[in-house]
Amino acid sequence: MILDDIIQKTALRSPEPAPRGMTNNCPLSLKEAITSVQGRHAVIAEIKFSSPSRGMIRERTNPGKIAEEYRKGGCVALSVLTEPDFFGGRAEDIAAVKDAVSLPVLRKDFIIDMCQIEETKALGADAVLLIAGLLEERLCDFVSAAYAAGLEPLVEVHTPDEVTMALASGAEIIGINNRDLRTMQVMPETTAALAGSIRDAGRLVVSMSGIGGQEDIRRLSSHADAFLVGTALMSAEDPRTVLEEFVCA
Ligand SMILES: O=P(O)(O)OC[C@@H](O)[C@@H](O)c1c[nH]c2ccccc12
Repeated sequence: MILDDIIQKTALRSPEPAPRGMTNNCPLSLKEAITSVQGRHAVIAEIKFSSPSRGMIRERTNPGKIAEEYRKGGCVALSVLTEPDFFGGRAEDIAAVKDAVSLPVLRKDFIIDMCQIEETKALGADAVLLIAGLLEERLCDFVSAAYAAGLEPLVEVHTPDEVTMALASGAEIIGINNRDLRTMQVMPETTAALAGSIRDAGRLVVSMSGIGGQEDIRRLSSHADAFLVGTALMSAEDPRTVLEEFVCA
């Protein structure tokens, strides 16, 4: 199974050294960036050059340049894949993006070891993805460690049990992954099915994966506070224009 391969490779990787002289230029937290949006949709735009389900999505270019296009397209934050083997990412892409724009940056990777929390902070990210289905009973400790390190955790869920774990962890932002990471199958109805209990608990819902067009945003907008979009933007000839369409859907 591909997820097992990813985890195995991740476990073997040594921690990335922090780039020198990082300063955090971001005035808003991820939570503030999502909640302060008015009259448009909050979109977290993702930089991802390839994926296990799609293969190569876009030829590698300067992530800072893409970030700048995304900012002009009106996203509230960026998500940066740093996993190298399956998603074509690099740890230093975070610094390149932070240098280019003053928006919150989420590090998207497979966090399975506590040392990756400090590493994420040192790389300059503002927020970190924690996947409930991977961390299971360790999720609470990772959420606490992220907050203690000055990072906002975005906890990814795909099932009702994972929602229960995410709520118990105290995470304020919960991402509903429409894609089952074990089968790679996308089911957009996952967001509608899981969002209610998360919102009832006063947490923010981010709908992620498989969002391909304005219709998806409109259909899910009553269930989600924000949308995380990768492939539809990275595969577009002009990512900024497509992002503008999503933001204004
Ligand atoms: O490219 P998409 O279908 O718009 O999906 C983006 C994002 O949700 C996806 O990249 C993702 C969601 N959870 C992850 C965990 C690890 C790596 C990647 C992901």
